[in-house]
Amino acid sequence: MLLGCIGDDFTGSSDLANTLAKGGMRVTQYSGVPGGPGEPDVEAGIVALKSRTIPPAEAVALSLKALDWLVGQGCRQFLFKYCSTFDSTPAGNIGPVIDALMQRLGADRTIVCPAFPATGRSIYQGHLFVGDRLLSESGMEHHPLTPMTDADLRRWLAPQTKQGVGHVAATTVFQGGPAILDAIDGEAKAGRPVVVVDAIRDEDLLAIGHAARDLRLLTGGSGIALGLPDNFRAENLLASEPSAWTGSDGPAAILSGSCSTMTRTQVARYAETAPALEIVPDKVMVGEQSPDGAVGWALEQTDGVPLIYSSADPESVKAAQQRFGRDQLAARLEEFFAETARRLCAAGVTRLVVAGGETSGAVVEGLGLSALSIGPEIAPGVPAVKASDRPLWLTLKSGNFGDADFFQTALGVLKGEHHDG
Ligand SMILES: Nc1ncnc2c1ncn2[C@@H]1O[C@H](COP(=O)(O)OP(=O)(O)O)[C@@H](O)[C@H]1O
Ligand SMILES: O=C(O)[C@@H](O)C(=O)COP(=O)(O)O
Repeated sequence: MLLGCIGDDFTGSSDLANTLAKGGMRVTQYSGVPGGPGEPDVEAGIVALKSRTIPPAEAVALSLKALDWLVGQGCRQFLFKYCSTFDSTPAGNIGPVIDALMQRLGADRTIVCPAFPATGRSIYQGHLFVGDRLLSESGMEHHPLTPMTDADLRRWLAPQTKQGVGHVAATTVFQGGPAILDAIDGEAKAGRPVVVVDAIRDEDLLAIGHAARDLRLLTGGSGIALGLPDNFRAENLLASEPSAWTGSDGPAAILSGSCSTMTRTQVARYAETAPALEIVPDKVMVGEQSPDGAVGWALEQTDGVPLIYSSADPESVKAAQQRFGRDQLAARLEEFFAETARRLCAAGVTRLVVAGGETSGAVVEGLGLSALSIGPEIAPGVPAVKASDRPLWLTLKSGNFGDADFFQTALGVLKGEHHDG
């Protein structure tokens, strides 16, 4: 294993896996820290954690455990993947995990770069944009668990880390690799070793990735991995043939616990023509809606693949959180989807589309899938994946990824249908 990655959620990890696989690396996504060694032909190993919104000390402990495992696999470079919308709170978990990983690796500098231009996330003057809006006006300010109310990454990160936060501006990034490296060096020497690097276009990310060839630790969104396969290829370290992947036709279901703007559009579009069951927090909390009932409903549907969703608008989410408590409600809904997935698979479902990072983590952990192999891209940042140990094809869709028809497209790709971007 050459590149060791730690993802703070499961959709984000598959997003990173997608970038590295497209770059020609043999990638495996592990669910949590594996108990034994990885397969010998894996070039990039991604340990997916559900650590984005757990208490910071737990996120640090889990991330260090993942790091130790990756070090044990012989990785020479490490990447901490978080969301391209920098999902975190003033307490963490991005900053505390960066501090701990740097310390364990003896790294005296790292970069922070959540840019992902293909999905509209760019960084300019230290500020994160989603399309033409500042992050804090993009809808992410309403996120149920990590409301992002400030787009200045330096200001948002500062209370999360014990180290100084630096910045390399776009004007420097445009000058290319040596200028970027010099600027990072200058920031580190000035006591600001955690360096936010601007990136607006894929070519910026490629330049940053190539410049980061000798950085022990990188942190960012999947975009920061764009240039990394080339670095390994230049040293003749990659196998010439990426591993093969095939889809499969079989009973399918869609589960959505994501309340992000794009997921809600996808849910609304899909429900226009296919069977859809809304899961309502009030009913779940009093046991009026159960996984058993939802699966019973799903199995009765003969006119299209069933969608089971709790996706709701920000006002409903807020009201439900006030009634039941944010974390308690999230935990109950995540367990609802995990149990629903277990029952669906037990009933023969072999294709599962899951929307939402936390929701996907709950589902994949609930199903006990230990590793995923990476298939074709369905939408930017969203690959088809396959469970390594059973006949189950999935996709784990990040909240704001995909277009309005994503669910339909995903079902086709999991079946093995060809899809152009
Ligand atoms: N109707 C709802 N009301 C309140 N919380 C919800 C509702 N539906 C889902 N949730 C919770 O909101 C969180 C959504 O996060 P996630 O699955 O990561 O989606 P995204 O990828 O869009 O961020 C989950 O913890 C989920 O259980
Ligand atoms: O970087 C990204 O935007 C995604 O890979 C990601 O992490 C999204 O997380 P969710 O929106 O919570 O699914």
